[in-house]
Amino acid sequence: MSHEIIIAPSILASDFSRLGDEIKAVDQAGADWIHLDVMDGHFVPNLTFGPPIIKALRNTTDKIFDAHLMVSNPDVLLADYAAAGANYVTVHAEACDHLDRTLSHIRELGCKAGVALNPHTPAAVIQHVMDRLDLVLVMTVNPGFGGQVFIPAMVEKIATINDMIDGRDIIIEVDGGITAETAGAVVRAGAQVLVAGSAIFKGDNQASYSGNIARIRDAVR
Ligand SMILES: O=C(CO)[C@@H](O)[C@H](O)COP(=O)(O)O
Ligand SMILES: [Fe+2]
Repeated sequence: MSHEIIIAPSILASDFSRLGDEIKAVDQAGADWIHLDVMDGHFVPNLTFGPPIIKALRNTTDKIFDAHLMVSNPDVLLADYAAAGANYVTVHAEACDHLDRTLSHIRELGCKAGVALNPHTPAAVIQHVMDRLDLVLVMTVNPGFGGQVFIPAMVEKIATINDMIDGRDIIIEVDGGITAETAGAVVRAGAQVLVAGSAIFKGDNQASYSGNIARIRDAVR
């Protein structure tokens, strides 16, 4: 299993009037994946976009599309996310009554299956689905908004999940408040995919997405 660090800019922090150009810009700036925050105004108190926009953006880059579904009933549109070109489809454990069924369905659609955990959700809820998982997304802020402050207590949870993985081919993603300052601790605990919105699109050097991505990469090298 490769432990190369994957940087996934969250386009939630980008200029929504120029989404396609923003994706091309971070692609050229060294992004590994593109993180797509889908919010339904119910599971989280914010609204973003869904399959039609993801489909429209699919032709702007060949990079992995990492769809983070912050929605109450993800099952109804799973096929649409797959058809839109999402490579990873991650659902929230808190939103799924039948998590194992939902994850199996995502894989049947040809996508990689992910589970996201809110900060207050214990790692143990994924114990029974470890055999049908490709990715665990540890939320390091409460979902719904970009630009929040990293919750340090999540580092221990990442380490717990890393132990639970126990050699399986499952990667740990972290999302929320990830910067060059917080990246080291999460990577040491076992995180491999670093989602960053504000630190890349609204970082110290807004003119240089490549500089902002490089700062995070250098911090964990
Ligand atoms: O899922 C979410 C928020 O709910 C994230 O993907 C944010 O977009 C991360 O933004 P920053 O904390 O990096 O600004
Ligand atoms: Fe996200």
